[in-house]
Amino acid sequence: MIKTKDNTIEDSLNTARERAKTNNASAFVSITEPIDKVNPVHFFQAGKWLDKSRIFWSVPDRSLYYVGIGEAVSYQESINAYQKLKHHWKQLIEQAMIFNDDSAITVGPKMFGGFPFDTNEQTSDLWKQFNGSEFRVPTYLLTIENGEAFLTINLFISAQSDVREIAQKLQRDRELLLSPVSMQKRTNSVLLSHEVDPEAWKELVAQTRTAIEDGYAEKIVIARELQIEFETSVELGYVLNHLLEVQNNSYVFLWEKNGTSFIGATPERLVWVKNQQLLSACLAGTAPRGRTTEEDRKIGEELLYDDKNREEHQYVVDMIKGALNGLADDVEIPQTPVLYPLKNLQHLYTPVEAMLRETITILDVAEKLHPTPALCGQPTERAMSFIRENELLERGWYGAPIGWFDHHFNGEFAVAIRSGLVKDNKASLFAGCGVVRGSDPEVEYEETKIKFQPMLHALGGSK
Ligand SMILES: C=C(O[C@H]1C=CC=C(C(=O)O)[C@@H]1O)C(=O)O
Ligand SMILES: [Mg+2]
Repeated sequence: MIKTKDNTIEDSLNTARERAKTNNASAFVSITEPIDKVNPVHFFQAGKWLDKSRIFWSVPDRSLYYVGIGEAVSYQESINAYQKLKHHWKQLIEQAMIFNDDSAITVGPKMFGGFPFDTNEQTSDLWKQFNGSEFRVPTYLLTIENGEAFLTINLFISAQSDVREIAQKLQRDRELLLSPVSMQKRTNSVLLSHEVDPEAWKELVAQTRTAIEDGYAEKIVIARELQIEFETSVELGYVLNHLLEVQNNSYVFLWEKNGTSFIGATPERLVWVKNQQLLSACLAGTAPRGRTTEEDRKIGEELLYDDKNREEHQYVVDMIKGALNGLADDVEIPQTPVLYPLKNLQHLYTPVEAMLRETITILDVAEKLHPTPALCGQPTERAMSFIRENELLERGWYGAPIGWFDHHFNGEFAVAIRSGLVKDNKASLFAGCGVVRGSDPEVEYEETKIKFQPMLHALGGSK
């Protein structure tokens, strides 16, 4: 990996072309410059005019935004994706030429992508754009971190590249992406909203509970789908703005590919890594928010001491603790959960901290942690095959790791829940819940109903 400082994009590209000539191979180039602060959703909207696939990422406290346009590198894999991806990225990074302004020293090329919930799932039409694991290094990446903005341009340069022409094209795209965008403040108007067979779903929950009570497993998460049709194509910028504004304490993400977008506002962190310091979270167990402060406090208090929800939660804590064994030291997990409040509901939450061992990367951890019993069950294998055989929907990327990592394998993955797949004027939303001994299908049904709310509101559905 070479890090240099050069004056202009063209200078940097020329340096890269010389390298490509010497090595007789294309050079992977990443150039970062500080820029004036821009609105991330405007940048996302402007990206539409470049006719490229886009990604959007923001963290729960909104101290970080990434907006990516285009694909300088795209990587797809169906089996053993975590390890192959790690290997592939190491090779690419070893050869990379990273041009950073001093103030942008931590910025550089990043891979953004996701894994499927179940690599063995047979997907049909619905998930065809997100089939298997898919990662990309955006051609243009906007970073806004603690109020400072940077633009990173990633591309390959070969010995034959016309550097002047490429530099001019990059400059034109750059101007377009950074110019002000006027955004209509309009809602998407819902024509039709269809819950996929709620009665069959409740029966499945009852059947799952019976299987659990018969000793097949301790916990199994069962999800369902809500289909929506709109009057016109969904305005994605509007959806992002709504989620960013309303869904505090949640990651906001959007992955676009060939006109299909996977969007969500998830509260659930799978793993965050910086300089081998690791954060993870156990999030399971749910109750609604109260209408008054007093009611809210009472519901929260009941949730904290509710046996059924505590049981759902504890399986996640135990699994994550076990999975980190051998990967990390100094694992710290509090004995009891606290409340994690969201706009429409509240969860039981236990934070996890640890130090990763030297050779372990964020991808090794994501592979080991996914799927936690917050999305699958306990024991994992049994729950997974039960879901594969019985669930009435295709999960695709729902409930799976989604996020990014950089050239030092620092990065973050969230669990893609409170999410939906949007294409033109249609959307499919997904929500699940943890079934344990004594689960009541009606109560679980109501729980999934509130879990649809964040995306339903953002898409312009019920208030
Ligand atoms: C499976 C989902 O939520 C999980 C995360 C938090 C709480 C959960 C619960 O209480 O059942 C679920 O395990 C979903 O939102 O689709
Ligand atoms: Mg639950």
